[in-house]
Amino acid sequence: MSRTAAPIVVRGLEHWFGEGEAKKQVLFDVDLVLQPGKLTVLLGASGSGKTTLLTLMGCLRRVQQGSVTLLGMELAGAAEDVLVQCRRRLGFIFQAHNLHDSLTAMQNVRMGLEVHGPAATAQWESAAAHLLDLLGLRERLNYLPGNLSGGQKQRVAVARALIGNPDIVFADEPTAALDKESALNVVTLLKRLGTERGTTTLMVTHDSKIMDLADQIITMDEGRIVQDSSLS
Ligand SMILES: Nc1ncnc2c1ncn2[C@@H]1O[C@H](COP(=O)(O)OP(=O)(O)OP(=O)(O)O)[C@@H](O)[C@H]1O
Repeated sequence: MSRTAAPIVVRGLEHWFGEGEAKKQVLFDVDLVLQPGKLTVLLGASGSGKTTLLTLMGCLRRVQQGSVTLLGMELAGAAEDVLVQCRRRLGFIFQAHNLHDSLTAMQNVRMGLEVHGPAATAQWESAAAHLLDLLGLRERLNYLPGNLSGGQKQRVAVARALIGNPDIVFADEPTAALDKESALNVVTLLKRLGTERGTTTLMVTHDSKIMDLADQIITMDEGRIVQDSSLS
C-alpha cells in the first residue's frame, strides 16, 4: 500500500490477560487512527495498557477482539505468515535495548536487517555508519556494548530499529536512558524520517519536550482512550 493511507486503524479493540477466575480485561473498546509520516505520543499512567496496545499493533500479540488494520492488512485472525510479513515493515525501540554483547555497534545495527534476508544486508555498512553518525556515534562504530554508556547503547538500538527503513516505528519510552540532547536528537531524526520517507512513529513517553513535537497525543486511562488530540 502507499504511505498516504492511514498506516494504523484500530477499531473496537479489547484485550484480556489470564484465564478463568484470573481473567482480567485490560483494553476496552480502543479506537484510533494514525496518520502517515506523523509522530504520535501515547500517554497514560503505569498499567493503563500502553504496552499491551503497542504490542498488539506491532504484531507481537494476537488480536483477541476488535480490529487492527496495519498497513492495509487486518491482524485479527491473520495467518502467521501475514504477521511475519507485517513485522518486517516495523521497527521497534524498547526501554531494554537488548544489544548483543559480543557484537560491535555496527554489527548490532546490522541485526536490524537480518529479517530482510541477504539482499538487504549486502549494502549494510554505509547505511549503518550513516545512521550511527546521525545519532552522534561516529566515533563509536566499532565499540562493543560493554564499552558504551547506557544512552549510547540506546542510540545503537534506535539505529538498529531504523536500518530496515520501517514504515512504522513503535517506541516504548525510548528516551528514558538518554540525556536531554540525545533524546531530542532521536526524536528529531524520527520526525525527519516522517517528512522524508513517510515513516510513522508511535511513541510512549512522558517527556514534555517530546510531547511539544508530537503531531498527535493519545491518552489512556485504565485500558481506555480518554483523549485523542486528532479528534478535538
Ligand atoms: N503478560 C501479562 N499477564 C497478565 N497481565 C498483564 C500482562 N501484561 C500486562 N498485564 C496487565 O495489563 C495491564 C496493562 O499493562 P501494560 O503493561 O499494557 O500497561 P502500561 O500502560 O504499558 O504500563 P507501564 O507504563 O507500567 O509500562 C496492567 O494491569 C498489567 O498488570
